Amino acid sequence: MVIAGANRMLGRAAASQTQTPPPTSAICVARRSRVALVAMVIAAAGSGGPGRAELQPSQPPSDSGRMKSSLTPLGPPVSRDRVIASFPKWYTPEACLQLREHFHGQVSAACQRRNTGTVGLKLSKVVVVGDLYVGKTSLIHRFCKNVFDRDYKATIGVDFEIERFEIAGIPYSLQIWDTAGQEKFKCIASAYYRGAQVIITAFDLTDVQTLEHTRQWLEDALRENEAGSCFVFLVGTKKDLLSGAACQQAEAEAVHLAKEMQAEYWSVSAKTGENVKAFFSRVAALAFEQSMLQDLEKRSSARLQVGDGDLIRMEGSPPETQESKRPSGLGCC
Ligand SMILES: Nc1nc2c(ncn2[C@@H]2O[C@H](COP(=O)(O)OP(=O)(O)OP(=O)(O)O)[C@@H](O)[C@H]2O)c(=O)[nH]1
Repeated sequence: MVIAGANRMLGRAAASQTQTPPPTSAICVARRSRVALVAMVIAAAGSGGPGRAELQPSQPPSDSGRMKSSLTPLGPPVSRDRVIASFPKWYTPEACLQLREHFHGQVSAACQRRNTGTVGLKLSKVVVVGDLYVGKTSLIHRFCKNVFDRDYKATIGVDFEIERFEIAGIPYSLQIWDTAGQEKFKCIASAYYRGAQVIITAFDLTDVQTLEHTRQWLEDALRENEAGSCFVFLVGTKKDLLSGAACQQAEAEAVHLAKEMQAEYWSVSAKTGENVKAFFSRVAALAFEQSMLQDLEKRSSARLQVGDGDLIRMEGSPPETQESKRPSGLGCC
C-alpha cells in the first residue's frame, strides 16, 4: 500500500465480470496503467462512450494544516480536519445507528492506553451505491478533494479514494469506493461490494424514484456481505436544490425508508459542502468504534482460550490429540 507521505491516495480500478476484487496493492499497480484498464472496461461493457475524466493526482500534503497529537504518533500526521477527538453526532435521531454522543467506554480506555491491537493499521471499506447521476462521485470528491464539478461524467466501473483519519488519537483509514450507477456497468461495480464495513446508498433528494431504487441497491450490496456485518447509511444528495416544505417532505420520506432499512439518514450537498465532512466523520467514527470493539473481543476471547484448563491438560499429549482439541479460532501456531 503506497500511502506513506501522502494524506490520501487516489485510484481507479476496473475488472471484468468474473474477477474478484484485487488487494489494495494490486490496485495501486493498476493505477499506473489506468488508460489500459479503462479501455478494458469500455470493451467489457460494450461501450465506446466517454468515461469519467482523468482525475488529477493528489497534491502532496503541505505541512500547514497539520496537527500533532498529544500522544506519541503511531503514524504520519493527518490533516487537521481529519482529526476526530469526540464522537460525531447523527443527522437526525429519528434514523440513526446509535444515539451515544461519546465513544464506547472500552474503546476510549483502550485508545488512551494505546491498546488498540491492529486497528490503527486497518483500512475499512466503504462502498457508495445508487442510481446514476445522483451525485456519488461529487460527494466523494467534495470530501476527499474539496472540489465540485458541475459537469456530469459517468463513472465507469469503480474508483476509490483512501482517506486517513486520526480518531481518539489512533490512526484509521477509510477506503471509499465510488461505483457506477449506470446499469451497463453494474456487474463490474458489484464485484467490489464484498468486504464492505459500510454501505452508503445515495439518492437525489429532487428525484423520488432514485429513493425508491435504494432498496434494490442495498439488497445487491448486502448480498455480497455477511448478514449484520455492515453499517448502512441512506444519503439524500443535492440538498442545495431543495428548501422549505419540499425539502421537509423529501426528508420525511427518506427517514421513513431509512428506518425500514435500519440505516442512518443524512442530507448533504456536494455543491455547497453542507454536511459532507460531518457525514464522513460519522462514518469513520462508527466504523472505527466497531473495529475496536471487535478487536478487543477477539483478543479477550483469545486470552480466555489460552488460559483454558483443557489446553493446560493437553501439554504432553500426542500431537494429533492436541490438533483435534485446538479451538477453531486459533491459528496454526
Ligand atoms: N446542485 C447540485 N448538483 C450536484 C450535487 N451533487 C452532484 N451534482 C451534479 O449531479 C450530476 C451527477 O453527479 P455525479 O457525482 O457525477 O453522479 P454519480 O452518482 O457519481 O453518477 P454515476 O457515476 O453515473 O453513477 C453532476 O452534474 C453534478 O454536478 C449537489 O450537491 N448539488
